[in-house]
Amino acid sequence: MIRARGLARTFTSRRGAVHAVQGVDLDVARGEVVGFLGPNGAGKTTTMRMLTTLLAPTAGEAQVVGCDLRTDPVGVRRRIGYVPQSGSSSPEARVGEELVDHAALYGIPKATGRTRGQELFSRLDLDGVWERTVRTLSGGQRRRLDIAKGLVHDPELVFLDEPTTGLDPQSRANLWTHISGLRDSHGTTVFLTTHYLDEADALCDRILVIDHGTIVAEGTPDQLKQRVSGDAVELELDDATRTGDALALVSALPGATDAVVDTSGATPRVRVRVPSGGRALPGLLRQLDAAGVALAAVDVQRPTLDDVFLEMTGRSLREGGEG
Ligand SMILES: Nc1ncnc2c1ncn2[C@@H]1O[C@H](COP(=O)(O)OP(=O)(O)OP(=O)(O)O)[C@@H](O)[C@H]1O
Repeated sequence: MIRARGLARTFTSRRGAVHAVQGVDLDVARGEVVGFLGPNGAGKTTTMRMLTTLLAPTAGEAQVVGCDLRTDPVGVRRRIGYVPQSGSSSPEARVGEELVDHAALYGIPKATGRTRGQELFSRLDLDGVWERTVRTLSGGQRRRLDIAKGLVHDPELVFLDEPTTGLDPQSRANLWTHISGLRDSHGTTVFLTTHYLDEADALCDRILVIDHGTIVAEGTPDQLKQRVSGDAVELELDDATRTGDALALVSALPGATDAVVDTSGATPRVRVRVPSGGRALPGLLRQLDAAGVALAAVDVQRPTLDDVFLEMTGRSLREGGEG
């Protein structure tokens, strides 16, 4: 659905050149939900604005839904939906009219716009707001209206720029359900930018991490987490005299690193990092049992996307963003 090669954009201002995006390659397949993650100023919006034809690239090329960005921008625009960061609905407009007028921009007749709008409203849990003014909608409802506008011409690919910024946790979770539903029930491909790691983790099949205008990491949320340092496995032992035996066994696990004994708490603990806690654990438990090392508890902790981000970019996404 998207194939970009060497996409770049440099802005020239009085203070000099800003290399906002510096040669981005990316591929998005049909039906994927792809998250574009990065701190403030990383180049997310600039990339999205290029892919949606709103900004001309200084270098590089891209095909979006089969149309070339440079030679057929109108073809691209017809086939995509774009939901910008700050919604585009005017506060005094009637909700239903806003949608029908937006559909008209795509040449959709009023009657069809109304039917399609009402279908979308029921899919997005907006029943009953058709006659209201935009101003009276909650933040979450307004965001869903923006999304309905982005979908009214039935695009195969929709771009969402920070879809949940500014929403309360419940509205965010609710919107995630709707975004996943787009793909699950309609096969819509979704490309979204976000500051929120939990959002990318919950929603995206694949994540691209951008920093200083270049893509610094790419993969499924699980793959990215595995690239960091593996899972942390912690064994809590019944008997402090057996920590040496437990340490020897965990140290011998394939790919084991950072094996340590911690006797600072009430119960002795042995910790280790392994590529996959789930895979290592069954064999380890058998070996501990065979060696007669009794356990009080076992804990496996997976790294978070924030750990990934820190490792890739040297800074926490939370510091860089608002989320
Ligand atoms: N029109 C412009 N003129 C000059 N510099 C710009 C312009 N638009 C963006 N930039 C700069 O390009 C860089 C990338 O900006 P961009 O908005 O793409 O980042 P972003 O990752 O979307 O950030 P945010 O999360 O804050 O939206 C920033 O340094 C920004 O200041």
